[in-house]
Amino acid sequence: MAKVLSGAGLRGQVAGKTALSTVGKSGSGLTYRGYDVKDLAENCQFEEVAYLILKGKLPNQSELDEYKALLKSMRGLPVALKDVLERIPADAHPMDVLRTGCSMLGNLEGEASFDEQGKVTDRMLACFPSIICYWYRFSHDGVRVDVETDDDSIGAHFLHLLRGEKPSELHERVMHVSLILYAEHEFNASTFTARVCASTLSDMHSCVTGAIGSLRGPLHGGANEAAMEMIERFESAEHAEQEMMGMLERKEKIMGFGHAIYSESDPRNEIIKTWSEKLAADVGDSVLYPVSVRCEEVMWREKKLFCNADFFHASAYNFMGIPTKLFTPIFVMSRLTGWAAHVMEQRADNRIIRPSAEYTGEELRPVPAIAER
Ligand SMILES: CC(=O)SCCNC(=O)CCNC(=O)[C@H](O)C(C)(C)COP(=O)(O)OP(=O)(O)OC[C@H]1O[C@@H](n2cnc3c(N)ncnc32)[C@H](O)[C@@H]1OP(=O)(O)O
Ligand SMILES: O=C([O-])CC(=O)C(=O)O
Repeated sequence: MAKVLSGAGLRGQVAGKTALSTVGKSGSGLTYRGYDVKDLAENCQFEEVAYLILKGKLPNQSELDEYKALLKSMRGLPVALKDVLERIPADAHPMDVLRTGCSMLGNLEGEASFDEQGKVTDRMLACFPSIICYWYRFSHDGVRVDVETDDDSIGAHFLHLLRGEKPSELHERVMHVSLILYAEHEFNASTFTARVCASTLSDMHSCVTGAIGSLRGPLHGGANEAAMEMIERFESAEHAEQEMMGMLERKEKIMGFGHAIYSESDPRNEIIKTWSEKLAADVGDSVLYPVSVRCEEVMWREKKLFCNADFFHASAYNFMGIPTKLFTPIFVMSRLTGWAAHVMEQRADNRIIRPSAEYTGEELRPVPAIAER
């Protein structure tokens, strides 16, 4: 059953066209340029999907090899950017670090004309993991990491920088899947932010910086961190059920559940849930995964609310030893592809986005003299 879409938050209103993805077309389901996300997550590496989203077709083997080599060659950070990152305190939120990092990159390597939109996007795709990990390792461990690794993929590059050693095959595969699942999602809040910015004919770094700010909030990308903070408080599935019932009674919002468009399920959930289960077995977990499953059962039983893409990402990332505050930055490393492709699409057929407001303020009135206010 399709969700009834109307009301506040521009829900249900068509705000533009896209050829990039469909979301919940038949009540559930997600496609990128006509391919089912499930098919992509089973059969592709993230770089293939980034290529698909940004360039319009799946690459053949030599195109993929060339694209990965290009991204690999762009991982380094300019000294001036490293200097800025070193000044950001350890207690900053990594999303703020990334927002600053993206903005600073725009100062150092700005997009001189729209002809450079592909090049600056590839550069961001290649160096966002470097920005996050350079700051994280410097501020937390006092180490200046060499960000120019020879890892085969963006996900492996990220995990390698974070931990100082190459990841296992299992972890690299999970990163591919996770980055594929997060890559693109039509007119969600952060993508719409990017498109509004693009519609003023602004530059790519400004569009992406704004989008990072929108993704940060707990009602959007920040939900994976908020979900982790919740589930780690629960000692067992029974404890989780008790606590969840209390939260529901108090009408608290439970992060990682519900969706603005999907009505019955988020197709990304069953995929990341399967990987979370595999990772739980890999680390011998007997708490966090059963807790997460119980949360899912309680929410469906009590409210008919289902897990969105963020919920089982929390346990999956945790099982890989990723610090909670880096969860949403990983989302950025991926969604950058969607944002940039939407910016390109907006530019190709642009009219400034400028809706109208229904006025609810005072009637026209004279300005009283200052002594009379
Ligand atoms: C990758 C992503 O960005 S996915 C989204 C990540 N965000 C979250 O997980 C945050 C938690 N979820 C939410 O806040 C919401 O479900 C959103 C923001 C995702 C969607 O918001 P909306 O489209 O306004 O939700 P919707 O219209 O379906 O809400 C229907 C009712 O369910 C309630 N509801 C929806 N989600 C939740 C939730 N997670 N916990 C408790 N109640 C909820 C709403 O409060 C609303 O109740 P009301 O009618 O009494 O006001
Ligand atoms: O589409 C939305 O509103 C939020 C979402 O799931 C995403 O951006 O991946």
